[in-house]
Amino acid sequence: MSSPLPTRDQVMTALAGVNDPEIGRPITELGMVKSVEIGSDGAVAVGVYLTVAGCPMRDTITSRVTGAVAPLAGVTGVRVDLDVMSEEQRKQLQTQIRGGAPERVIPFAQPSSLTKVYAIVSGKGGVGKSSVTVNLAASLAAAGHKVALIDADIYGHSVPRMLGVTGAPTKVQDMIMPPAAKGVKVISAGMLKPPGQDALPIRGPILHRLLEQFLADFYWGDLDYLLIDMPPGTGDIALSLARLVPGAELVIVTTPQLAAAEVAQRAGTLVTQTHQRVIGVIENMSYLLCPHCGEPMDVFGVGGGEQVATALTKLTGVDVPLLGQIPIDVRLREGGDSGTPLVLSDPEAPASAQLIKIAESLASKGRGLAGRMLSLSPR
Ligand SMILES: Nc1ncnc2c1ncn2[C@@H]1O[C@H](COP(=O)(O)OP(=O)(O)OP(=O)(O)O)[C@@H](O)[C@H]1O
Repeated sequence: MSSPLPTRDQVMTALAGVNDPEIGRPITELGMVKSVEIGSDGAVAVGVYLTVAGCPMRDTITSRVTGAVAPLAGVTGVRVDLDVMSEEQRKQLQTQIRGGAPERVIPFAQPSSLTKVYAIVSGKGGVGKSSVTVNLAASLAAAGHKVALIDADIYGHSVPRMLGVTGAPTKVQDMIMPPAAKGVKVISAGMLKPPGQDALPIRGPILHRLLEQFLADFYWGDLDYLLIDMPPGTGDIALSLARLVPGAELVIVTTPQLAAAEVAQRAGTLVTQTHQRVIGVIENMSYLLCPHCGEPMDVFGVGGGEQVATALTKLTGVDVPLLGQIPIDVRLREGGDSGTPLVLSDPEAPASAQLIKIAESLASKGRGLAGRMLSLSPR
């Protein structure tokens, strides 16, 4: 009496014992089993995907599959039909081999990351976004936090000069180490441009890749805070950042006279799209202390920061505070030009006092997962 036909489960169990000769893992786990057909006469046909056409291991795989299935009760013969994986299947396999990690791992985007990521944005250029960012980073580092600053303001990239960075990125085996100054690790598009070339001819998709490279390919170590100096305006790069680091929170820099409603509207529309959180508004160039009498003078109008904060609170339904108002101080510009942020050279200056207060309020949001918004990718 002949044995009953083998079941599909029995065949799959037998195939689970067949390792890919190169990868050393079962072909069933690697998505290499395309099909199993069991004929009424006990003949079994196994379809197998090879990773590449003309795979040198094709004979080994064929004989291993045959050797595993043939001894099963009821099997009268084994035929192995070879096929080749599609590009998509190969990518999936690569991801699986890397333990499920996507091709480029951005440490700050991992659910377990304890690093607070703040993107510093502004409605338009020249409001002092880079100066503010550099002083906040220096202040956080001076307070003992582990801080890095990514200068994603591709068109301005003034951060290295403002922080007095003299070093360049260095390569250690597969990792690129960012240079550091004033206790802040820094990378900037300015460090990557060819010598003698001023502006980088960069467009949206390249900008996205550059930001991804900064985030994924550099070795940042265990950071408390990562500040990102964003290009002015709330354009594509802000959407890119939201995709790459969904948990990044926004800090808006504005001046008192800016069309507050417009700034708020644009930022509000952005965060509604990206599900990000605006952590607060900073008003820069708020007033000038009269060099004679010490009275504050409203050079650029008044109330812009407060208006943006109030409008954003309404638009987003979440409290968006005005974090501080930084006066105009010539030394703040001079500090930027000489590479020593004002918060370090004169922490007592009124502008420094505001910047340090703002840095403290950013730090008070704390490191870690508590209170973290569960951001959704806008993909
Ligand atoms: N509070 C301030 N007091 C005096 N000067 C300031 C102040 N804030 C910024 N500045 C100066 O204003 C100029 C523009 O500042 P900064 O480059 O930081 O602006 P930005 O918003 O980053 O501009 P962009 O995005 O176009 O690069 C610089 O010369 C800077 O030194």
